[in-house]
Amino acid sequence: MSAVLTADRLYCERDERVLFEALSFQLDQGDILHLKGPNGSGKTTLLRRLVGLSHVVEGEVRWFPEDTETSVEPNEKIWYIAHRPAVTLLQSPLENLRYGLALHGHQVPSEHLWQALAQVGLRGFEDIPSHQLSAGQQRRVALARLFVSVPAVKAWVLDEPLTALDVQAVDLLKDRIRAFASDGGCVIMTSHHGIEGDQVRGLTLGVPA
Ligand SMILES: Nc1ncnc2c1ncn2[C@@H]1O[C@H](COP(=O)(O)OP(=O)(O)OP(=O)(O)O)[C@@H](O)[C@H]1O
Repeated sequence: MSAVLTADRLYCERDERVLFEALSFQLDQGDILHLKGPNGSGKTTLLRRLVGLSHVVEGEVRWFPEDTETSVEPNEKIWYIAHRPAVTLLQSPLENLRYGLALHGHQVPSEHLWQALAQVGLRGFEDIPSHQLSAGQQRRVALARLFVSVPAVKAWVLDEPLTALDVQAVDLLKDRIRAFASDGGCVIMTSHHGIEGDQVRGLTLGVPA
């Protein structure tokens, strides 16, 4: 299994408090990294650094270090779903899913989008404005992307993906995450829930070395 991500000597300090230091790890295809730690320990900050959205973390991050193919940008291979998912409330779930994928350069047949929305329990809600959905349903809109198969995507970075979901949806998403990893994908996720599986590695922030 080839390397997906190497993180080397990451360091972050906020408000004169060191969140993490000398943090190094490598993730390969098939790995699930479960990032844990108390509120405020730096999990979101670390994820944002991994996807290039935070500049408060020192150290080196390299995606797909062994990749020789240059025609695909790393960002096209990585999906990041933030803690507050970007759902456009005036758009329907179907429109959110279609445009979200298009923003990443992926054109997907409508049939696959309908299937993904049905898988996350949004059958019958595909065409209504998303502001009419509950908080958990809005999270499902954002997470539906994970149920569309896009072979170019090799890594998921998920900030609290299980929040606000009911028990059934939590189990469904955990199964989907494990299946993606089993197919050679790599997942980095934060969660205050556990996730079980042979592929799962834990990393806890906020604990003195
Ligand atoms: N924009 C910011 N400016 C200053 N400090 C910030 C900023 N964003 C986050 N922090 C601080 O960085 C620390 C880590 O925040 P972060 O959101 O990464 O924690 P977290 O582990 O994801 O927490 P939670 O489990 O509550 O989501 C917190 O102490 C927070 O106050």
